[in-house]
Amino acid sequence: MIVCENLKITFNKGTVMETRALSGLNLTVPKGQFVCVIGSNGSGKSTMQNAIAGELPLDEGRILVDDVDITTWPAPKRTGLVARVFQDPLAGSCENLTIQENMSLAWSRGRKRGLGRAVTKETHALFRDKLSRLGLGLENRLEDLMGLLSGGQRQAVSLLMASLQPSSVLMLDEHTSALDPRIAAFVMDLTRDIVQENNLTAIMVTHSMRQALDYGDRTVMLHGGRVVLDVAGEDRKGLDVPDLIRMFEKAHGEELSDDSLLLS
Ligand SMILES: Nc1ncnc2c1ncn2[C@@H]1O[C@H](COP(=O)(O)OP(=O)(O)OP(=O)(O)O)[C@@H](O)[C@H]1O
Repeated sequence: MIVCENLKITFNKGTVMETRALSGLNLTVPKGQFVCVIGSNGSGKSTMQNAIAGELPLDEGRILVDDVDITTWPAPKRTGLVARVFQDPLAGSCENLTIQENMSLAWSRGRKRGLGRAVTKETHALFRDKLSRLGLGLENRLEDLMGLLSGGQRQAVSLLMASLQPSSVLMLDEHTSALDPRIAAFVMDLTRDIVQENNLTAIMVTHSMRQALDYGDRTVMLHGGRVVLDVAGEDRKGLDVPDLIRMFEKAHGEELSDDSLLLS
C-alpha cells in the first residue's frame, strides 16, 4: 500500500519562476490496486511520481509505503520498494548490456544477495521462461544486446524487469505513449496481466483518457497539483470519456481545455 499525504512541492520558490507543482496531493493506493492517473499538461503527474521515487524532496507532506514512512529516504534506498517503467523505452534499461544482463540487474535490485549483472544457470532458465511468455521470441535472444530491440520489445522487457523485483509499488510513466497503437495495445495488455499475476500495486500515468478507463481498477485525475476526480468500482463501470470530462467540469467548475488529453 502507498499513502501520499498532503504532498506539496513548489519549484523556484520566491522567484518570478515560482511554480506550485503539488499543492496538497492526497492519494492512498491499497495493495494490489491498479490506479490510472490522468491530468492535463503541468497538472503534477510526473512530479508526483518523482516524489514517490525519491527524486524530488517534498516541501510538506508524507509518503508511506506498507506503513513505513519513506519521506526522507533518498532515491537509492527506495529502489527495492519502487519499480519504474518510463515513457522513453531507452530509459529503463542499458543498451550496451545483453537482455539477460539487464534482467539480472533488475533481479538483483532490492535483494540483499544480488549478483549484479552476472547470470547463473537458475536465473538464465528463469529469464528464458519469463521471456517466452511474451510470445515475441526473445527467449532465444537472451544474449543479444538490449539496444538491438525495438521500442515495443524494450518496453515489454522493461515491464518484466520491473516485476522481477520484490517491490511494493510499480510506477508506469506514460510507458506506451512512444509506441505505435498496435504495439501500445500489446504492452498495455501485458501490463494488465503482469500487474494481476503479481498482485502489484500500480500507479500508471497516461495521457489517454480511454486507457485510464479501460485498464486498472481506478481512475484518478490531477489538476493544479492535487486530485480533483477519483472514480472506482461500480461508479467507474461503463464510464466513457465524455462522462469523465463532464465529471471533471462539474467538480472543478472549469472546462477541460487540454487538447492532448481530450484527443487521446
Ligand atoms: N524541475 C522543474 N523545475 C521547475 N518547474 C518544474 C520542474 N518540473 C516540473 N515543473 C513544473 O511543475 C508543474 C507540474 O509539472 P509536471 O511535470 O509534474 O506535470 P505533468 O502533469 O507531468 O505534465 P505533462 O503531462 O506535461 O508531463 C508544471 O508547471 C511544470 O512546468
